[in-house]
Amino acid sequence: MSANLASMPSSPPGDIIPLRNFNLLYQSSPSMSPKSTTSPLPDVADALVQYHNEILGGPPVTLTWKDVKVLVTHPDGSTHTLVDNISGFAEPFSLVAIVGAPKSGKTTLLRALSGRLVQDEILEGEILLNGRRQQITYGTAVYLTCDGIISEMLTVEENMYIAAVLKLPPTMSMKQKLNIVEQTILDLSLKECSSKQVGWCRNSKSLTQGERRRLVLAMEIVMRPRLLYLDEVTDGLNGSAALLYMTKVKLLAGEGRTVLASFQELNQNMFELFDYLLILGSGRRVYFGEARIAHEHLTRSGLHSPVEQNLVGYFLQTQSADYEEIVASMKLLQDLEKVDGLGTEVPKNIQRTLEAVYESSGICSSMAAKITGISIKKGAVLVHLVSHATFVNQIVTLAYRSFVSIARDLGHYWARFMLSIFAMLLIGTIFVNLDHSISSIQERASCLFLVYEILVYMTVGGIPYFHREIKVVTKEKLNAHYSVAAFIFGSFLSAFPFLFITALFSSCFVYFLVGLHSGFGHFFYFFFNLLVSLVTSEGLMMTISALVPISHAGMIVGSCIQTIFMLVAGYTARPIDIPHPIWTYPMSYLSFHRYGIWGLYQNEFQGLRFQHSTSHMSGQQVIDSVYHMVNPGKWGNILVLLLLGLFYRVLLYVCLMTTGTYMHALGLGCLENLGLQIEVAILATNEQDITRNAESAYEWHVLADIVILMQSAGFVKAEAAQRA
Ligand SMILES: Nc1ncnc2c1ncn2[C@@H]1O[C@H](COP(=O)(O)OP(=O)(O)OP(=O)(O)O)[C@@H](O)[C@H]1O
Repeated sequence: MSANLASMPSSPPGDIIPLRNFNLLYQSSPSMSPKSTTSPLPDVADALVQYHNEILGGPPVTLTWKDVKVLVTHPDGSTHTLVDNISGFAEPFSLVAIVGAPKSGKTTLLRALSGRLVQDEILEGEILLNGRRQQITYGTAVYLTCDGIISEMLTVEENMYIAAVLKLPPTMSMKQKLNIVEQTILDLSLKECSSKQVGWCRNSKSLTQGERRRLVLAMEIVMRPRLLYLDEVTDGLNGSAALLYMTKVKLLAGEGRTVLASFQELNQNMFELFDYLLILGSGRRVYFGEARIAHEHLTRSGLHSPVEQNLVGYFLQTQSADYEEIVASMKLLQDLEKVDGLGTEVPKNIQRTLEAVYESSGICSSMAAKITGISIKKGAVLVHLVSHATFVNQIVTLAYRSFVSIARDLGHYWARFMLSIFAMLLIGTIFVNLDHSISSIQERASCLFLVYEILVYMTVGGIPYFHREIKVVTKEKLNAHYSVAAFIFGSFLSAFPFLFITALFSSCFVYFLVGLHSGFGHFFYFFFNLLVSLVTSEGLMMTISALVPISHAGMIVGSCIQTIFMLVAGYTARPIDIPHPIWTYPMSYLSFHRYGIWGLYQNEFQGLRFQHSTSHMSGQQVIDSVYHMVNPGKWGNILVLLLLGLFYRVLLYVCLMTTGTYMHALGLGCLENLGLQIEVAILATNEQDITRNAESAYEWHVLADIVILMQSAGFVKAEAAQRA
């Protein structure tokens, strides 16, 4: 074994080799520098393979792109160029920054390089991974945006463990997974806040924006990707939080990862971290080369800033849509108060000049030679090194995550539980101790109707929670970390205990206070009917949450559906009096309230006798003649309720697999910048497989239609619709 390897502290099996050990391998031999092209010695090569597999999850990835052009086709057949003839490369151990003013094509280029273009976008040019045309496999790359969608009720540690269980292969031991989690938490400086809840309530104990973004990054890093696409991930962070984030990214790159990160404004300190810089202007390349010589190159190209600053930053300012206004205002201020600053207008064609100077420069030709040199070198073929957790493991993990979230969210199930008890006490004391007179028939029926409707109606209150869950799930589904079916099973399991106690306590309070049909069998049916109805209603509300983009709109739709279902259930109007087209067929039959209420009535009235003077009326007569509720019998009604519950969940599955994706996207944030939010949501997708473009394309088309519709209704800014 070489001296280098001997100096490596031996790691116990299953432990991660700390980063420092790897650096030792490279430090003492110049030929072994990370960027060296010479083959390592055999024993060192073994250690490298072990390092790559344990730290990076596989061999490093070199990305080259030559003359990449992205065109978009309009419905009239015309095309528009979004990104024009861009070439470059990104190597392991390096951080390539793509900078440009808003709408300069940064995101489009990153999407092109990560295989996320949509159907109407045409890609020209050559993109190679390790010198080969190949697909990005699951676990190789991550694509992050600034959305920061994450389970709010969980702590940093919990989110990390769940990410590790879901994203790391089942063959890996728990010890190895925990080691990776702990190391990642340390690497991203999340130790201090590891026991903090992510947020939502935004109390003093929740995470800062910087911590939240680092956690999102950490949750992806546990999968040990080798290629990072970071799309404006520091947007909205303050200077120091952004700098800390980027220093962590730089350290991750230092472990052998290849990083491409886009920015629309520059922090000078951050600039120091970049190895290579690609400056974009209106989709065209203004500069690609080493970051440290960019300022010098721009000076030589004739760009001069009126104030002392890095010329890259100055160039970005000059390209912003507000620049002319800034110059005009600064001129006014200079006239009035002699303020120094950006009062000088840049020549209109400065970008074209810079492009031309770059094209004829030595930097351009040396970069072109380097791109060619790298792209002809055939590196490792990307294989599926990472597999998912098993289906059962996914269900258990997701059920646990959802259960913890529910248990900590006082505004959701707990609030509903307390309100249910309160409402049942209210009903119980109003209808207290009913006798068996004829007049009690109406009171019993009203009492049962009220109990049922109040409990079922309260599930509408769960829609904001379901929206949050669906946002997270939609993002994670696109990351392909687990199956949607596992989420549906998991959410059912996690909610079940809460629905169980709600149904049980409500039943206990109301049943005995009112004096409903005595006997354990009748009480059990009453409780079971309420439980199954709550499960069914939850399924319906989750489906509505997946279909209706905005939480409040979802609650309105949910309330409307519950009201219609209530009206056609057979209490407010007798089943025989409900008009036939639409209200009876199909509405009344689709209404799960009908089966729940009918079951409760059958359970209550069958077997009772009601006295009236000298005569009496049997419970069966009440069912048949007063309420006309016949088939399918009380247990038959339960069966139908169960089938409807299943049907709503199948519907939810279909929604999440298809429409759920873009509907979720619509739900991100306020309506005002809806179009932009949609874009963020789409780009937040971390599909690892280029072949999934067709699905993205479909989503994009539907989104575009929705945004245009909403703009015509005055809901979104014209800009968003124009983009769509
Ligand atoms: N599929 C598309 N169809 C039509 N136009 C598109 C499409 N994708 C992007 N664009 C347009 O291309 C231009 C560049 O967009 P892109 O998002 O790549 O820029 P950006 O530099 O990332 O901007 P920002 O910093 O604002 O995110 C924008 O004007 C955008 O509206």
